[in-house]
Amino acid sequence: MSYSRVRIAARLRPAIPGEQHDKAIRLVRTDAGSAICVDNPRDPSQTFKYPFSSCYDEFSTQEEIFERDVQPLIELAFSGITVTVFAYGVTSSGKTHTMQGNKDQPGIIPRAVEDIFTRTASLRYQSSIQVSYMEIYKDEVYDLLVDRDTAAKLPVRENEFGQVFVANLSIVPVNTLQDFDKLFTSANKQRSVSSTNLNSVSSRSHAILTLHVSVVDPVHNMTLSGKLNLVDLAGSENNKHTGNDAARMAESAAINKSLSVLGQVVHALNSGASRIPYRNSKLTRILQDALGGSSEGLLICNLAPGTKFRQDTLNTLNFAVRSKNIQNKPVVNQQATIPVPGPSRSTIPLPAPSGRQSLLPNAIPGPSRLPGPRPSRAPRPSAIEVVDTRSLLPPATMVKHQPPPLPVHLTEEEINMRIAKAVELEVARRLEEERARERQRREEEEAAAEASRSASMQEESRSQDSSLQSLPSGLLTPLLKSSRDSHDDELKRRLDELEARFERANKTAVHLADALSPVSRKKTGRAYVALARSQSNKNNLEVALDLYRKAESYVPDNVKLKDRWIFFAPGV
Ligand SMILES: Nc1ncnc2c1ncn2[C@@H]1O[C@H](COP(=O)(O)OP(=O)(O)OP(=O)(O)O)[C@@H](O)[C@H]1O
Repeated sequence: MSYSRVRIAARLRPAIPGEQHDKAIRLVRTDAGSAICVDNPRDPSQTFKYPFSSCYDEFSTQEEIFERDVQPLIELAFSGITVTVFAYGVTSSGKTHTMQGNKDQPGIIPRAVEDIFTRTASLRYQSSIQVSYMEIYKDEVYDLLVDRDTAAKLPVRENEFGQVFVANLSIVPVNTLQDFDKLFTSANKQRSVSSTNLNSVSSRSHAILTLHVSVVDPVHNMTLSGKLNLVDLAGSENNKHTGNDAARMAESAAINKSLSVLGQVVHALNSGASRIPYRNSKLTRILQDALGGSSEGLLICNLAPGTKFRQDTLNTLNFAVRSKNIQNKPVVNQQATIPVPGPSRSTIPLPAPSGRQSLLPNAIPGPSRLPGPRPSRAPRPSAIEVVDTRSLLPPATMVKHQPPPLPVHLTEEEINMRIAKAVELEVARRLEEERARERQRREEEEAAAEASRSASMQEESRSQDSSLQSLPSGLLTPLLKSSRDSHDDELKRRLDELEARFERANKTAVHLADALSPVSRKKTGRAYVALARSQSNKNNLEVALDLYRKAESYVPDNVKLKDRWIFFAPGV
């Protein structure tokens, strides 16, 4: 299975009426690629440069962004992969404009839905499209497809396979673009928005629209279930600028807290932390799958222009740079299309065969096309599963809550065999995960033991060094004090022993003279001089010369000594 990093796109919006227009934040294109450049607020002579593979300036169109960065991901959703597109940025930076747009400039959401319908129309397999739409407002989840007056706070749960889902969230089938438009327009009226100094229709919640795409392959008796999560995050807020009242401040605190947890999750993933704080906010819990999980990700960083937004822009870009390192392991959500009654059976996820192709005629292969290095932790399977169905739509339009009837007929025995196989594979997968965790634990223990061994070896070596360095002053000084003929032998033995011990301890090409302190060097040099002198007095000139040479290696700057051994040297 291949790994994939979260891809980043940056989009700078144009200045809106009343805003100062300056070039503190700008897009620069070079042959090497494009980058967002921001002047350093502390030193205007410096510019921070953020290169991304996709950078859009104020003149970019909705169409460009969709075609370049989003459309290729829709193809993956048809291959049974969960795809998540986030719009991230400070309040009023253009997230909602990018995701939803307006009638004249439709954003990613309407374009994606249209694209999905176009694809399904040309598909030779049976397919279905379903929609769910939720908002996270002050860390509570609400269904945007039910009447807000009666909408309950929805719990976030985890099933036995570790998949996170929002319980009781509606999932509504849509058969035409018009169906979707009606549903989406009505749902957006329920979204929490307010006016702030920075945005007259500021989103006060994170909105997650999920398009579920199911394609039935009758030949292989398989259903590929892909998902496209389109996430319009609430904007981080600098309350110096927003002019928020008490109610807005409370919303702002919740928004900033959940975005800060998002930052912590990204940081933990990138630093290889053993615990990722997904549970610290509903936002990260629900998007767990898109952050270091089994989803493909695109983060669009929306940027507002001008000096006023410079610090916010730097924060957004720094977050984007950190997010670039997140690795996901996209997984094909593929199920045997068997008419098994009961939800627990129908949700058993089957591992994907490698190289599984999309069911679209011209689709690129699924996960095998998503290369990348291995992540530091095992990813989890799909998230944001949806159970129970309720809707704003009249009951007549809600007939297709479950995947469409299947054109495949299986015997009871075949069904049981398939279930057994699915369970077997799931158990094998879990065992393998367990083994991988165990391997990692052992490797960590070994690394820790190795580190402690090497620390104690270093400590030992340090103490040997210090004992060697202190040796001359402890052992040689008394000998030097009375170093005359009677002690020659002992002094020589001590010096030889000292050098031999040093050589034994240091197999590298380090000389004792280099390892000693200046004082110890001088003393050792003096000891050799004393010996040399005594040998010279005995007329053992060869030996004296050798000892003077040795002495010189300890005190190379001693001119007198140099003169002396030159005097002894042959041919002088
Ligand atoms: N690319 C763009 N072209 C033209 N107008 C834009 C663009 N991006 C944003 N705008 C305008 O800027 C204003 C703020 O945009 P938007 O509401 O999308 O910001 P936001 O990031 O969603 O803000 P919040 O977090 O407060 O909800 C809107 O009036 C929007 O129409």
